Amino acid sequence: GISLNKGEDGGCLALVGFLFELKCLALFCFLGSGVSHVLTLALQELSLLCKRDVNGVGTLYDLLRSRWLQALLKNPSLCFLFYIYQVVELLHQAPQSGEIKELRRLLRSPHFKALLSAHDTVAQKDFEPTLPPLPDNIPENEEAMRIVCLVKNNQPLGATIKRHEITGDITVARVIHGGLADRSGLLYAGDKLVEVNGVPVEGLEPEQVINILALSQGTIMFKLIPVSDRPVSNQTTLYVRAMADYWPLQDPAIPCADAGLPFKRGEILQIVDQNDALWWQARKVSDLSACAGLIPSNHLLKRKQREFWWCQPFQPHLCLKSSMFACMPDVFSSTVPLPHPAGFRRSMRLCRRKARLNQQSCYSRCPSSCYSTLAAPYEEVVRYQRHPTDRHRLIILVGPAGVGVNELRRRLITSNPQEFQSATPHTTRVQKSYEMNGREYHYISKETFENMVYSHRMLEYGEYKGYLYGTSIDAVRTVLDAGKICVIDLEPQGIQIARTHELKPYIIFIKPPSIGCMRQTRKNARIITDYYVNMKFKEEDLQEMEESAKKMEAQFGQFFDHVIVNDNLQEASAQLLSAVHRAQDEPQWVPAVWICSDNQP
Ligand SMILES: Nc1ncnc2c1ncn2[C@@H]1O[C@H](COP(=O)(O)OP(=O)(O)OP(=O)(O)O)[C@@H](O)[C@H]1O
Repeated sequence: GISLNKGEDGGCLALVGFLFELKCLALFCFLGSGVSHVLTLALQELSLLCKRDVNGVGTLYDLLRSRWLQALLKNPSLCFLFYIYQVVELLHQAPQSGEIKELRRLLRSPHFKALLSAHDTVAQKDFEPTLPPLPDNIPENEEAMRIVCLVKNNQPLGATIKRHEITGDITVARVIHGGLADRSGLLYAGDKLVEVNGVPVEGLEPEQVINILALSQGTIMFKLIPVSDRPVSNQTTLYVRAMADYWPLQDPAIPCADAGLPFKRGEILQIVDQNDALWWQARKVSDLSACAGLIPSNHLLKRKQREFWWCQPFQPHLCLKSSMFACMPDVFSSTVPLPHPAGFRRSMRLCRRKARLNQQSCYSRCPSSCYSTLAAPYEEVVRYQRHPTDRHRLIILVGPAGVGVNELRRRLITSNPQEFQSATPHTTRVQKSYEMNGREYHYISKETFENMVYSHRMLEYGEYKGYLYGTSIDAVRTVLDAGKICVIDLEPQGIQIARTHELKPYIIFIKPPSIGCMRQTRKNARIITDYYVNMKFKEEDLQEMEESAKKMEAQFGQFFDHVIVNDNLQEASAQLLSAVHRAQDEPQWVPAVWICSDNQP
């Protein structure tokens, strides 16, 4: 704002103070219409002061309203110089108070002079480099040249170049979004380079041009012929979830490895440019201020994955353990049942574990999930926040055997059974005397169970001791329809089946801490088996858990919305609770097809 110095030493000092402040404001808006705005403000303030009859203000008011001064004020450069001149004049005449001395010191200081000089330079449009005058008779067919001067400032140029196969011309191949060249607005894909730092590029290889660029310090000067039909960018920004890892430094095909954007499966990318069929430009949503980088296009990444996949030795799917179940006695059937809520029964858990070991069953159950990333290396995602009146999102916990998935799930549910519930599994085994249909299990015939499997109503299922066990979509739906948050644990192969518009699952990976940490924390932990009750974790169990977690992350990490390291049980439980609430109440990235399409899966 503008204030008027109404000091004891009269109107002169008031005038000086006012002019100084006005000048400072004018300085900040000297390049635009801001000056006249400043003047209007000054006049308003002065008219108020005139009414209050402040000494000398009337004169200043007349001065500022005069036509000649207003004309000057419309020219920022002149206006500024005029003020300085006025201030200096007035300072000579003014009584030498402390404030006047302070003002003179300010005006004489080097940084203030530099500021004035910068202002004058800009106002006179005195830019570097000074171009030679245009020759008088330019032939009509002469191509227009542009000279572009960029200050490098230790940043990469943010553009790639290529050599035209037929003409041999060196052209700008692409300009990276947010990079130096892009921010300058002076270089475009397709511009033909004629000279770089005064060196003609005709006949040079792109690598030689890059060398010139790399060696240049400070500024780089391009002489170029601008591209005639500059592509109009009508692209909309797209957000995708990476379904594969990508390391540009290990990709010999990338046009410029330094311009590549490395990413890991599961990361959300903002795609800003898809002009090139092979190389897109993207940023990570975790760092949107960074300049974009090159990523393989959908088509190209798919091709790369296919090539990579074919050249890999065959690896069995999630091969964790050799099976020990088929001939084991059913210790569960002879033990007294524990008062666990539904979904925690030992037979069901052992059945799941058996299914995990049975590669055959995985392939037959979810052929699409195993190699689905080959089909879609990027999954389009949108930001989704559940409406408070919508059903809750399904919470799925995934983790290697023994990591504590059930312990965490049980703690969550018992912490508030009104809010959280598990889905009651189905089984074909006979109901026991102490069991209740729908509490421990839904007891159904083998025929009904198989029908549910064929009609894709099972999220996962398996066989254990001749009986079928499984978690159905209907059982999950029942919990969600009751207004509760359904929390289930699932083998990762079942994730793809659960990822639907209806269930909108939020997937949490429970990760083991380091083996050293597990040795400390798992001293009293008991592994669940069907051959020993209360068996302690052995060293091999811990190693196997770590191995299994790595494999799960490598194969299914792209689907994990959140990862919790189960180190300290209390802390992991607290993290789980807050993650579950965040999933329900805060915006999250979800597949676009869950939200946008009418044909939602
Ligand atoms: N952070 C922890 N610290 C100490 N003990 C833990 C921790 N988390 C889990 N445990 C213990 O480890 C044992 C195995 O946990 P839990 O039964 O939950 O494993 P799980 O992941 O569900 O395995 P499975 O898939 O085989 O059922 C239990 O005794 C449990 O109390």
